[in-house]
Amino acid sequence: MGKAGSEIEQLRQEIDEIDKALVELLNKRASLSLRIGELKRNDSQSAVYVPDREIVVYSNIISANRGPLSDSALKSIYDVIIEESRRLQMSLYHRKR
Ligand SMILES: O=C(O)C(=O)C[C@]1(C(=O)O)C=C[C@@H](O)C=C1
Repeated sequence: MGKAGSEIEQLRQEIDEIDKALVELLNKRASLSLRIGELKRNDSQSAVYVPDREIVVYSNIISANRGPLSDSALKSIYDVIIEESRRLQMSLYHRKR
């Protein structure tokens, strides 16, 4: 393997490590969302979808963004993360108490 090839291999290993950490963090986030979902389920005043809070979440991620991902790229990623977060909370409502 040439010089570029071995550097690519090394960078791929770093990507594999980061992917593992991301999966762990995404599942941690999902677990916290599920806990919020349980608290909401026990409170008839609380809705799964809280648009004002989602605006704060998006604003936090844009403030934290130092690139090279664009704000709109991060927003697309978070659209999926939050959609799945809501889906997990909804799944609690389809479960027996
Ligand atoms: O903060 C909440 O109330 C949540 O349920 C968490 C969360 C999120 O994943 O960040 C999910 C759904 C809501 O619409 C807002 C935010």
